[in-house]
Amino acid sequence: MFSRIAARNFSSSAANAYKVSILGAAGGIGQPLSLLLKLNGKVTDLSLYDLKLAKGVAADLSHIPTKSVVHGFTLADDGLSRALQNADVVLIPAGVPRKPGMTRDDLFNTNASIVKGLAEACAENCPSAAICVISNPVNSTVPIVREVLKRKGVFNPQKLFGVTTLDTLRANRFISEIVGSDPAREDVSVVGGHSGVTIVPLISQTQYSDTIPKEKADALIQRIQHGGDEVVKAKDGAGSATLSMAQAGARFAGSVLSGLAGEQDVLEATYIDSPLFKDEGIEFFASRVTLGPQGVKEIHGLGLLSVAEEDMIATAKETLRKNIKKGIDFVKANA
Ligand SMILES: NC(=O)C1=CN([C@@H]2O[C@H](COP(=O)(O)OP(=O)(O)OC[C@H]3O[C@@H](n4cnc5c(N)ncnc54)[C@H](O)[C@@H]3O)[C@@H](O)[C@H]2O)C=CC1
Ligand SMILES: O=C([O-])CC(=O)C(=O)O
Repeated sequence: MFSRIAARNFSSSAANAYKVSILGAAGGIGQPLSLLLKLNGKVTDLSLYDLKLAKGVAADLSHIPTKSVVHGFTLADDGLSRALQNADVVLIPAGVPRKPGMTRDDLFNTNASIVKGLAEACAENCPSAAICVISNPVNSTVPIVREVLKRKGVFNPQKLFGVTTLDTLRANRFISEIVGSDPAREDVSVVGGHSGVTIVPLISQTQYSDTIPKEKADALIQRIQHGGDEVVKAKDGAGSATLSMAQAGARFAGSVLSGLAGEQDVLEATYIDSPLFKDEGIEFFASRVTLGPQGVKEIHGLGLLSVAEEDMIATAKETLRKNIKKGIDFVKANA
């Protein structure tokens, strides 16, 4: 009884009282992500939206005795608008996942219009929310969201994020397997984007740069870049990473909420509208940022790179340039 009354009395955006909306909440990522956010003590309103099953997922999670109230919405009764109104943070894992043999870019044709439609709804219903895009291809879907928000006059570069946290988690796990460390204590910086060669782990900046032999370091980089393929292959046609992605998304959303709540030194790598390579025409880039009450507080540079890493960044930029243009062109063509 106490917790229900207390939860009702929280007003959104007061410290540790936030509304989080998940679009695509009944999917492979959406369900465990919703569970993990139900366990986050900063969330007081958890709104779940999907074309199907969102009400069932919400009913299920609503029995967990944490302070958030959970609501489920589908298309009926203006569900998308209601799911988004007054949201502080929106997570978007809506869209189709890969099957073996596909690249993330192969998802563009289906997911671009899904993400565009959801971005329009965000612009209309929660223009100040932090929007965290999980749907692939992230390198292109984040530019799509930016273009939609710009056209609606509500784009805030501090509050649009491509979620690349799974690359960081993989890097931390995989490096720990080589050096025999506690993976929870590793903190590899992974920059660039979220697909193949655009994923650039900066191994030279770890304490192991001199101890991991070159052959092993090369294999480690390859494994981080293609971690998603490992899961797609193992799931054999039934989808891509969902559980590790849910953990990654919950960690990222948790960090965004910590920033909003004014906690200090909240650092995450994320794919954002970034000044780092804008003069070369690369408008989005993933790097570490400090998160704060307004979203992105500080964008950190890449730091000292090895010659091999400089080359990897150059390669990543060429692919990113095309991926970003594809997203922007899609919105222009479908305005
Ligand atoms: N950023 C990252 O690191 C990662 C991204 N992904 C991407 O996340 C996306 C989702 O993956 P899964 O959850 O495995 O797929 P899934 O197919 O299991 O779930 C997707 C959900 O989105 C819903 N959906 C589709 N269109 C929608 C719309 N217009 N509005 C609301 N909901 C809608 C579906 O009903 C379904 O429940 C894929 O694009 C996948 O590639 C996956 C893993 C990692
Ligand atoms: O590989 C995929 O298609 C899903 C994804 O983005 C990942 O697991 O990193």
